[in-house]
Amino acid sequence: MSPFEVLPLPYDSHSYGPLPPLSPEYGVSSNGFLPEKTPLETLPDPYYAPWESLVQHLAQFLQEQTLRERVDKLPVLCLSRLTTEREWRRAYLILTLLAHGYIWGGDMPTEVLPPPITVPLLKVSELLGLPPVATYASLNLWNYHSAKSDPTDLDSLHALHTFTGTEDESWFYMVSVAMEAQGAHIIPLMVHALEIIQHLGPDGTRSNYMFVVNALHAITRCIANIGALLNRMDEKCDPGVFYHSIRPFLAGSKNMAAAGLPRGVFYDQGHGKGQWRQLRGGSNGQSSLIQFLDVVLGVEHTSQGSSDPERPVTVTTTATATKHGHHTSESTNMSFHEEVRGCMPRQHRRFLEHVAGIGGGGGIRRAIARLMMAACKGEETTAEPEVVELQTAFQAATRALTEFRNRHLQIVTRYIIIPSRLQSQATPLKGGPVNLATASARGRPTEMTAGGSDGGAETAELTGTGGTALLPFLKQTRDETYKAGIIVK
Ligand code: HEM
Repeated sequence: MSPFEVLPLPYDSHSYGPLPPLSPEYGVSSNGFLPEKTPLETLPDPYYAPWESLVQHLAQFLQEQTLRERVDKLPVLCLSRLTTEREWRRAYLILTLLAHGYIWGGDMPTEVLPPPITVPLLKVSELLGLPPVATYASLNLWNYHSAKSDPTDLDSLHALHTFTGTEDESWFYMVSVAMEAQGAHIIPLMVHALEIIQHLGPDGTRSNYMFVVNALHAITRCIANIGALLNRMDEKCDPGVFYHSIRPFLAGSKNMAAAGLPRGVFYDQGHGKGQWRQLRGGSNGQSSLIQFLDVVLGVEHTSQGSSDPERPVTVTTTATATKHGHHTSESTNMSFHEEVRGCMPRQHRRFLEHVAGIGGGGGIRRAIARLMMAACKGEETTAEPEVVELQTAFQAATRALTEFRNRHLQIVTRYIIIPSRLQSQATPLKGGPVNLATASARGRPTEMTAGGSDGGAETAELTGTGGTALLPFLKQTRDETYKAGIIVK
């Protein structure tokens, strides 16, 4: 795929007629997982001016290293003057950005978040069903301006807020926004195709079979279009700027001991109340669109995203009353993909659960396997050519998604692995600032190397902003996608 190839529209909507609408309870708009209306650019009530004035100058205050003292002087504002969900989203965007700026905006991270952030952040996160940390929802879905009111047009998009004030950072977020918008039309089509295939059997009409085959062709082209957008990442986002300046701010508090947060972050709510928390940071891995593609096709992922399969995943720390008290933690065997659903807006999470349950689960893959089995037993000889067409179209879709993940792996190598190696060669092991970039370059050697079979050299274990051991995890995810395309009778 050439980097700037313009691909035809994924499908001709006129040839399908109107599709059944999705229930509004799932919050899927005509822009997919992006909101129907572009995100609010300021909170209308002047009561929230203290927040607005900080977030509008976030990059400047971070550069001057004055953000922490400014946040410490903020009043603890309440949420009662926010009247719509759109306003809650803006509040969540502001508070999560201020939280990450506060934690990572110095030579050393700070492990205590103060009440002016934690008190309203915990409340608004609960209202939206999101964790109190920067997520794909705050950084991407609710953080864009579209000059042409068309979020598929990457060149006309701009991030409302960034940590660095760079074009690189805005572009990094906007590539995902354009991808989400590009995927929007495939969502109702594929849900309908998944419903139709459940009822296909010997009596299935050719038109129903062809509906599903054509939907699979459409999702294949849609994935190619999304891949073409991913290919544009390095047009305006420089790998060095990403690695050294942007990525450190996206880090969460989970698996961040080496980056200076051995206990995670204490959310100080004042009056002796508070809690240590270890939460995944903002990551494109939290995209509901990419999970939708997996779920509807029936691609399953099992990796916990940890280099050590024996090590349980820490979801979040549970109650502790003081800043210095020990924390307890909950463990779970959830996969990375299951776990990050907790970082998606509640409605989108429910939507994915709904799609995953259609026909008893297993997506289009399981339905095709059932049809193939029946055809094999001679029960559905008349439908056999259609089943072969289905299988071929399905394989093309999983191959496109595998190709997308291959391309993503190359990007991760360029934007994280290579800069990390360069930094570890160039900088002394001690001294200097402590953050995700410096910690990644100073990590401990492991046989699950970040260089692995790609680079050959033993390097440090590298951790994603979401807290994953990168390459083994991403390779497993890609391989699971490829294997899903192979359905054996
Ligand atoms: C400079 C560009 C990018 C970098 C450096 C990057 C890095 C990473 C990293 C480190 C992970 C591991 C999980 C984690 O630690 O959170 C990851 C996972 C993931 N990323 Fe990216 N990413 C980039 C762009 C994108 C874009 C634009 C998308 C599209 C939404 C995307 C989608 C995903 C997905 C879906 C996963 C989960 C694994 C999977 O399902 O394949 N990434 N990425």
